[in-house]
Amino acid sequence: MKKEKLRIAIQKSGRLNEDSLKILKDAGISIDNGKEQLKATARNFPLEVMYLRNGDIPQYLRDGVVDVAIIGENVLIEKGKDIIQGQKLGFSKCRVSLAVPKSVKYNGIRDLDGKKIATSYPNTVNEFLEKKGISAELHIINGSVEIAPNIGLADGICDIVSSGSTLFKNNLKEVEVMLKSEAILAISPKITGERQAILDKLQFRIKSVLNARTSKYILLNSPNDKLEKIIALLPGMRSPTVLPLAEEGWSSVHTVINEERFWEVIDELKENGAEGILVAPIEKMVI
Ligand SMILES: Nc1ncnc2c1ncn2[C@@H]1O[C@H](COP(=O)(O)OP(=O)(O)OP(=O)(O)O)[C@@H](O)[C@H]1O
Ligand SMILES: O=P(O)(O)OC[C@H]1O[C@H](OP(=O)(O)OP(=O)(O)O)[C@H](O)[C@@H]1O
Ligand SMILES: [Mg+2]
Repeated sequence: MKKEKLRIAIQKSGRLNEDSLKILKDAGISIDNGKEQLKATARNFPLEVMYLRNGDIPQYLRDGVVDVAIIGENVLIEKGKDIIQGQKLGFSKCRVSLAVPKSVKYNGIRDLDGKKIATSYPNTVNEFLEKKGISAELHIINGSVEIAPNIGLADGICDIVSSGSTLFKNNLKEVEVMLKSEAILAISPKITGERQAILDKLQFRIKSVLNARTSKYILLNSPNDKLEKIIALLPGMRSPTVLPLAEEGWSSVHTVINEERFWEVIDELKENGAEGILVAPIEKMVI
């Protein structure tokens, strides 16, 4: 009998493409990636990869033509409410916001009542404005949305904002954040049991990759009389490993810590006498 394969869609080209391939690679899946191919097969995992436009993916998932996809959460909110949301993937972080020309005084959402808004995200805007009891006229365009107010097409826009530099270059200011987004695993409501089992394995691998990405392996030397304080600053996966150094009165402390937490406690570690602090990357982390 032919072995089932999980069919995954990733963006053909654009913001999500590279990081999507990277997360699969880090999960130990190697894909023969002829650049012009629209379909590829993994060599060492039951996976078929399809390269598609991000915006088309919700429909493919709905139809069950693909089982799972890596897609921007914002696209699911716009046109994939019926699609199952899986793990968030920690990249392509952005927000979907309303912006108006810098020169316009903005007092609140009421100012947009009856105005023209250019966007590629009509459902998201409508839903947001409806909740606020506001109605606006939408101009739906597919790209270069930020230029609309400058050419007299609209009073404001709704689009993706990340660094804010596109808004800045177009003399616009962000006035309302409608939602926050990042890349996410989106799952077809029609996925079969057999493929779901493969997906479970894939999600397990991805979780290990993501845990490892946000954590660091820390080694440091601590004077024994400060050990208790230092350990309290460094909770480990279970608890830190403490080993005696050859030099009397000192110990070596090993632990795994979230990188953000490490930067928060670094000064306190030093104040408590920690020396020779090493921070090492972790490749996979199974918890
Ligand atoms: N400036 C940005 N910073 C971070 N993430 C972004 C940014 N712009 C877009 N994204 C995220 O990446 C996704 C893909 O954006 P991209 O511009 O590559 O494709 P697209 O033109 O929206 O889609 P398609 O693949 O259909 O052409 C968006 O849906 C959003 O989630
Ligand atoms: O706040 P920033 O960091 O400037 O990012 C926001 C911009 O990035 C995206 O466009 P992209 O560069 O993907 O171009 P596109 O319109 O061709 O998709 C988005 O549509 C914004 O225009
Ligand atoms: Mg874009």
